[in-house]
Amino acid sequence: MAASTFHHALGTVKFLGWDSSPGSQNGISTFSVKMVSKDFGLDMRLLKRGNCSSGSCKLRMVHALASHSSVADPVQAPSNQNSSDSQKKTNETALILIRHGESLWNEKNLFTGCVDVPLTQKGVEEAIEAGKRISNIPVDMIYTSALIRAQMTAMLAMTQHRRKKVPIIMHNESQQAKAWSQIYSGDTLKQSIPVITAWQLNERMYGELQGLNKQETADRFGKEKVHEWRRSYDIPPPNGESLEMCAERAVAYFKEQIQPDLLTGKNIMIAAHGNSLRSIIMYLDKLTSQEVISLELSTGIPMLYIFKEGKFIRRGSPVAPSEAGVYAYTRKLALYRQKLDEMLH
Ligand SMILES: O=C(O)[C@H](O)COP(=O)(O)O
Repeated sequence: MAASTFHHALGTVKFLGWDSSPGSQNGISTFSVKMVSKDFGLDMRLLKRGNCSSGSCKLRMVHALASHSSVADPVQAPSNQNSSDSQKKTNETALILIRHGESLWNEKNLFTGCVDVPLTQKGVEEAIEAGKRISNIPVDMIYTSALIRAQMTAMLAMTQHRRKKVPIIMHNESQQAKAWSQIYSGDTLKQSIPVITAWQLNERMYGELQGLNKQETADRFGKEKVHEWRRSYDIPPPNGESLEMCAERAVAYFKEQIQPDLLTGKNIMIAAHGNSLRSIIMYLDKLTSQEVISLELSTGIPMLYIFKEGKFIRRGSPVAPSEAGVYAYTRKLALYRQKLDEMLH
């Protein structure tokens, strides 16, 4: 069959030829096609039933392999709408923010900042519970800080996700690290979620308070002074970062690296810290430097935003995996959940 172009709900696809080993499962023949769509830009493998004649093929996507950095999720693929609908859908994505679970220094009530401390058992459980709450929400990319407590939280949360993709930390710190961590199977790649670690998402650097007990510091310097160091917008703790300084790197990173991914239709989870997330939420919710003072984030509680038409719509925290209201937030989330249900039952 010569190369030809079909119009499908997913966009225009170009037939490239039969798969090198055409299979037949229950009367379904497989062949490879190249997706030609500015919206998707993906190499795709499609299934077709029966004979194909150009223009009348009924195609069902079974999986897709992105030709760029990420992987499109087949359960997100819209199945029965026209291409303008599918473009609208691409413009609506989920953004999940999670503060890490309790760390060993949270437990001891010590200022932690950029000290790299792991989770407690309770923190591990909080991360698992957070994962249950977001287990039906699509995740295409994960961003974490460079600190182990945020990375543990992201990984533990993903053990609960119903889609069962494998989160894989990207090692782009050197050409060799990048080359040595390549994946050579398209099938394996499409069952993976890239995890990007970035120091810019680290907790604020707490300066000379790092390692000090919070209660003892309040007793020594006064409750008001310590509250000012911990919650004011522009007053830094001794030799540390103010929230404003933390925002300069965390919000800049969000705008430069994460927001473009949301714009290209990726659903994103960020696992980070009390203050790096407070600064990002200040940006998302357009809080003033006065309003951010009273913003407190608990450990291990995921927060969901919908990014639509350039705006961030705060949807709160999914209460439980069975919380029906969460999936009624948008038609796209409801469809995603329905497709997971179909796939897993
Ligand atoms: O770095 C820390 O000590 C905490 O994780 C955040 O502390 P805070 O609530 O004092 O800002």
